[in-house]
Amino acid sequence: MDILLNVLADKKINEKITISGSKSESNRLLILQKLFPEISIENLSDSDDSVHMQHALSTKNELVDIGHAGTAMRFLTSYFAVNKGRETVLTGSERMQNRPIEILVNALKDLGAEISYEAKEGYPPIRIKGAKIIKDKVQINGNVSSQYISSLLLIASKLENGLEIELIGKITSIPYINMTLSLLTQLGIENKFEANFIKVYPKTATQKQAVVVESDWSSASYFYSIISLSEIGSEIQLTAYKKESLQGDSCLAEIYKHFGVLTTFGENFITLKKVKESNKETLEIDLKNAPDIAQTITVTCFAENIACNLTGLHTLKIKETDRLVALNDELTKLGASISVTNESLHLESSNKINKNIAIKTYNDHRMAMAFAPLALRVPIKVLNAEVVTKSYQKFWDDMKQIGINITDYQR
Ligand SMILES: O=C(O)C1=C[C@@H](OP(=O)(O)O)[C@@H](O)[C@H](O)C1
Ligand SMILES: C=C(OP(=O)(O)O)C(=O)O
Repeated sequence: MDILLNVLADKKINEKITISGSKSESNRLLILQKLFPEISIENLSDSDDSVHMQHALSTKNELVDIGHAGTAMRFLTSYFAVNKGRETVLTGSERMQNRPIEILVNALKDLGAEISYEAKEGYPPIRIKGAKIIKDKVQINGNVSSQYISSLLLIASKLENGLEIELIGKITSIPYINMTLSLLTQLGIENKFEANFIKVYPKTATQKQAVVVESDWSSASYFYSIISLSEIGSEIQLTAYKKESLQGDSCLAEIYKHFGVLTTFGENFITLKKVKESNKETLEIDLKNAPDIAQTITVTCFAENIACNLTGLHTLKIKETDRLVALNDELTKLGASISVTNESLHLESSNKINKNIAIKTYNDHRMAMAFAPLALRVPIKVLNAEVVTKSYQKFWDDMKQIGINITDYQR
């Protein structure tokens, strides 16, 4: 599905949108629910990634295909590794077969797991023979993906003696590790994270309880971008959010002050309001703690004619696509002066945006969603717009509600 987006008449936005549960919290809780059936989950994400996770956890088939879902791939690797007596071949989309898994597989093998590669060494598909793990100490590299660490933490309390993890090197995406630990704490699973050591204590059962998933902050980022590009006085209410979030992407509230967006926290919702013009100074941010909002912020800067220097982007190369290259290529088509390295992005300010450019999305939901707000400036085409369902089922309906006109486009 290719689409053309434009805005027919500028008007002040004043809308209320409900966003589905965080896919990160949901995919952790789905694994935890399998290990602790006493818990129930509310406001579960309806994302494709969470649907993949649910299917994977309920099927009895040997072959389990999780599509593009990084968290499902990584979290299920540990889950199946300790599922004694079960043999599983875990695979995913073509892109997933090029997203590295070796660091996690090596850590699990060090603990005694039986895992082998079905095709390319270091990448899915992997064959996992579920085994009983008795070791309780492991080292793992922390600078490639925090998902490997969360994966071990999720199963840790079910190991006989719990698990102590020593993180080697710089640690990336730390809020996601803290999210995992906070959810464990919520379930009564004791843990501590000190310096580069994490310890999770064993737990056989927890109390019957409902865990409520906060809505997805990465999904909220697109509304921050839209409000930034809107008339002063425009506002959007998003449900269901809270001030004390487990999601690192809630740093959006602070970052988007640069674009004149004020966030107010209500009872279970946030309101984003454009209160003043954007600050035209260069935006300098290290995003190692919030990599998923890099695309949104870059496009907001481009649309607002603001230069930016984004650093801490070393994980972007191994996400749904190489997001640094994708941003570079698509923004260049729109007329931007942009340069990227393997871990950073520099965008010059420029006051020209080319019209009617067809944005390629590279099977990456965030490419489609990050570029959509540009429609508030110029007509823009988005190719393979259906990719958004990886994390956000009703994204295009919500864009229509905001006032973006969407029509089919024939290539
Ligand atoms: O644990 C998680 O839920 C996630 C961790 C991050 O990945 P990395 O740790 O690989 O950066 C993030 O980009 C991803 O969307 C979700
Ligand atoms: C990187 C992402 O997801 P995953 O790694 O779980 O595929 C994302 O949603 O931006």
